[in-house]
Amino acid sequence: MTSREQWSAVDDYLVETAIRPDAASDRTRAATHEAGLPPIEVPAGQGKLMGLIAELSGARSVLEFGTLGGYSTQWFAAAVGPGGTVTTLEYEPRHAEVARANLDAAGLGDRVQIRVGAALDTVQELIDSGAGPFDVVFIDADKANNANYLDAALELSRPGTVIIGDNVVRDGRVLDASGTGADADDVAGIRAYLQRQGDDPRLDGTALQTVSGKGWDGFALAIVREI
Ligand SMILES: C[S@@+](CC[C@H](N)C(=O)[O-])C[C@H]1O[C@@H](n2cnc3c(N)ncnc32)[C@H](O)[C@@H]1O
Repeated sequence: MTSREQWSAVDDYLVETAIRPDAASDRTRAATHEAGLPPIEVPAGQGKLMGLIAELSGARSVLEFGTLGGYSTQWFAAAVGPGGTVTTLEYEPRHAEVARANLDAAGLGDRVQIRVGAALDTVQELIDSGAGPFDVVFIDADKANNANYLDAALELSRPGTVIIGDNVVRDGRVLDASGTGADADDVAGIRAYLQRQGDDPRLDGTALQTVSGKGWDGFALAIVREI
């Protein structure tokens, strides 16, 4: 078996034994694929982990950049509980439509606000309207803008806010500072994000490599220490 096949098989085993995603989140993943959206949602283990992080931190409000079909959104919506809220930012109207249907079908739609448009604009609208502070922020949209999204997230944070950034390893391409690869803008955005997380004294975080059926990747996680 190649590494990716092994990672995928181990992922399946972990899902069946220890992770046990609820049937509603499996339905959302399947419905997202059936609707023809790209299969780029977080793996089940990471979705569950982020839900647990939200629950452990007592989160009642989550801000998400990048909705797709609402798979990660749904983990957060379940974690914040009744009365909690998830605000999720999505550029593609079709993705927002699929996510809305999935979240409504899961019985969680009333907790979720989907704001359609370029996230740089919609997050600025949130800032201007005095929204926040959010308890958890998940950054998973266009990676080229990741450092800008981190800046915006900080404007919508309080001490104790948890900020998670996805896809920070990209099969190791995060090491490529040349700016010449096929996804050079995304890699540059990720590198700027990681540098900002490490440099900003308001943030205290980590970054972890992961393997899964989706390959070799990773995520960054930070807590806001001060604002
Ligand atoms: C990796 S997917 C999100 C996956 C989702 N968080 C999950 O795990 O289920 C990235 C999403 O960001 C959206 N996106 C891309 N550029 C964007 C932008 N400038 N503003 C808002 N959303 C954007 C894409 O349309 C896509 O739906």
